[in-house]
Amino acid sequence: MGDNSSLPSGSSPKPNPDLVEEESDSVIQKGHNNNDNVTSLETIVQRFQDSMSIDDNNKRHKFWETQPVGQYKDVGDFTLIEGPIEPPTPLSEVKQEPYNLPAAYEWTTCDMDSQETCDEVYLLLMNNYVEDDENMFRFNYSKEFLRWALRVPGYYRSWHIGVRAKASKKLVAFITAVPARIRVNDEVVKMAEVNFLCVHKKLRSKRLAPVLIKEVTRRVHMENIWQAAYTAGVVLPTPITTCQYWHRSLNPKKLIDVGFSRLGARMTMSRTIKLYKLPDSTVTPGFRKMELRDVPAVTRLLRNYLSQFVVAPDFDEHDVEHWLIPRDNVVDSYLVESPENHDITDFCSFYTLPSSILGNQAHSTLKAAYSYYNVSTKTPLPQLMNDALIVAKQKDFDVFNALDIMHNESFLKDLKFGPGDGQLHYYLYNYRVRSGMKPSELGLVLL
Ligand SMILES: CCCCCCCCCCCCCC(=O)SCCNC(=O)CCNC(=O)[C@H](O)C(C)(C)COP(=O)(O)OP(=O)(O)OC[C@H]1O[C@@H](n2cnc3c(N)ncnc32)[C@H](O)[C@@H]1OP(=O)(O)O
Repeated sequence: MGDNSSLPSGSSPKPNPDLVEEESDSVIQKGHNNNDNVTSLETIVQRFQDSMSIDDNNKRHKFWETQPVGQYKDVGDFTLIEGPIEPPTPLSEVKQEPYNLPAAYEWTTCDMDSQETCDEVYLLLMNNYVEDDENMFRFNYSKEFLRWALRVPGYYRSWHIGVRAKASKKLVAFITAVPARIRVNDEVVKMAEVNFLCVHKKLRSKRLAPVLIKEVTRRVHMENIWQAAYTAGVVLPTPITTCQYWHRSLNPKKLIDVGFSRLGARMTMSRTIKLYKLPDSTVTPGFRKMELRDVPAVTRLLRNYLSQFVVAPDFDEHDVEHWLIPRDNVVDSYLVESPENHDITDFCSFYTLPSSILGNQAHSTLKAAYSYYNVSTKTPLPQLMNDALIVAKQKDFDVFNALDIMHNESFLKDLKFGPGDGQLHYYLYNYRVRSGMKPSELGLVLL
């Protein structure tokens, strides 16, 4: 696998959490009333800002500086308390009318039950959503996937927001939120998960994105919810943690042909194909597809596993049924049922997110599987994930992607994943968490 494999997660200069953590520890050890320490604190903040490249090109965040999110100036301030940044406002004071759009555009609520609307959303995203830095690949979420991601238990239709051109009625922008309970340390917080922010390519850089974000915020507030979680490939104030994508080739020839990966030094194509070859069938006794009857056992397994992470979803049986029951071409879930006592001991899952291959004559789609939630109690995690790779290969995926979150680092290298150049920054809106969180302390996967 070449070392430059990329997928459209976007990438930007990365904050260096190790640096912050290391330096901030030394500040704590040195005590409070020493001028040198004040300087060190400034240095930490300065270095953090430098690593965010906000000073390099004098980049300010005109919109994000006005929002209740961790600001760069707060990094290293240990007096700030974990929890909401702003208190909720009384519901009667929440703005009742939508925000103003430029005169030629109007708001629309996208009914994902309607085939026609779902087609419009699909096409907007297919042509305008996230690309990698070299514009070689663009996410191509399927319609079934969009329906799954948006019609979650307790969803609000009003949170699936579009913008249309008044004259042509063409859909030109989109943003969504879905409700979720997310635990941060000991607090379970009602949040909105915000995703699929998209502005048509022809309308970029006109400050439409802040209007979409303010409108989704208003509609979330109307439901008495005051916090949100989201991810982005771009650096904004301020990531709770920054993760890296790793990629495991399943179809190395195609990945090399389309420029996703490169032939390694001193490697031939046939040696590369041999390197990534997998067994034809899974190896763990009792490894099988998850079924509806498994929901209670999987919920117990998952809740217990996720309790160790700083930030993780608070899944109940309804959530597990929605998010993890297998759906063709959307989500796959497998578990290990003990052949002796029929206990469910291990679980793994991945979701299907193809990317369009831009400008390649031979191939139009890259079929990618993304690691989702995995729990091992009896089967070693590398063995479990190797079985996940085997089923992904059987299902004709070209590549299996995973972030370095949860315990994923324990299998990435052994199973021949290579680091990509895509990074994913995780954010919380109106909720402060201590700085310096590591990706391995994160138990949340956003689609
Ligand atoms: C309580 C409830 C709260 C709910 C809300 C929680 C917050 C949710 C936040 C949203 C979570 C979304 C999660 C996802 O879906 S991440 C996926 C984002 N989508 C894409 O990357 C698709 C391709 N790109 C586009 O469609 C456009 O470039 C977008 C729409 C991204 C920006 O459009 P455009 O390029 O035409 O720019 P502008 O002139 O309108 O606006 C410029 C301002 O927008 C800020 N910007 C740029 N990209 C992002 C981004 N990905 N998250 C947040 N902010 C972003 C930017 O820093 C600047 O602000 P500031 O730097 O000056 O301050």
